[in-house]
Amino acid sequence: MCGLDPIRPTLAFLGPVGTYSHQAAYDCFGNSVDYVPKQTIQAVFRSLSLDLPLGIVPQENNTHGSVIETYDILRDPAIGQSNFIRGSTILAVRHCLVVRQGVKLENIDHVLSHGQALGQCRSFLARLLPWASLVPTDSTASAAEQISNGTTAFDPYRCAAICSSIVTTVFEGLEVLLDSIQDGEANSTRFYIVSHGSDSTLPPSRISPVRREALLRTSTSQESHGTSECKRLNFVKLIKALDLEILRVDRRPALHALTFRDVYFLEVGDIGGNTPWSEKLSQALQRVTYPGIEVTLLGKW
Ligand SMILES: O=C(O)C(=O)C[C@]1(C(=O)O)C=C[C@@H](O)C=C1
Repeated sequence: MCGLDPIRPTLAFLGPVGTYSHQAAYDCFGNSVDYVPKQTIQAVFRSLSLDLPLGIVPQENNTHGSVIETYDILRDPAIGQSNFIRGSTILAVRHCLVVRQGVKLENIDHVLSHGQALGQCRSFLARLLPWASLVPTDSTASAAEQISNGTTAFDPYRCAAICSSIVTTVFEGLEVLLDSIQDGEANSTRFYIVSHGSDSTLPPSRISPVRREALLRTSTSQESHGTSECKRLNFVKLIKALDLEILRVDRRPALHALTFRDVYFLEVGDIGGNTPWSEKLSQALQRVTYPGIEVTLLGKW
């Protein structure tokens, strides 16, 4: 891609410039990577390759919960085969109501933003803009960009975006009408750092891992569908056999046709000792090789 340094690794993020994903990545890697914006979270994952080895995706917000789009993509078999989770980082998220210069609160009848940001400002919107229609966009900064360049389907002088104040330095003609509009005092979003390949060296980062962690995906295997091996996941047995600290569990519908057979994501942590983390994880995975059940390591850090 033109303008990119051939030596510095590239990192894909949910664009355009000025999203929280961009800020979270910059806080970690600063100028040690080149940043490549992508239109969706799915495009971030899909673009990972030898030429674009790194990415960042939002995973969870402390007030609005899991980022469903990310978890739905983590069901894809490519994750854990060619693309892996390599770390996590947390960003304090302070939302602003951004408008075209001169627009007042009473002029606004459409509020544009990413679904997560709209959800994180639900009480604010109900209190101050109860008449406004909420319009989901691909990202917070893309909402601001559309208002700035007039590409929204609505009159840009009757719109507001929920996004970071940084966008007013990126897109023309915008100003912050109200600052710190998120419902939760300590609104924070956690992101996963993702990479192409499981062992590629990551650039130096300003984040240091708090403990050794990993992400596992487990479900009834698709191949066992219709056979005597087709088991329902015995979750308690699996967790006991793993013998690792369970830090969080997320559940999404399986991609295959078995009704109400879900995919579980387990974030696990080390419970101590001197055994190398990779070894400990492969021993844990060997203990959970049950017929008809798939357990895949999606990444470790
Ligand atoms: O739209 C952005 O700015 C993003 O980086 C995405 C995202 C998310 O999906 O959670 C990231 C942080 C905030 O929670 C709101 C939106």
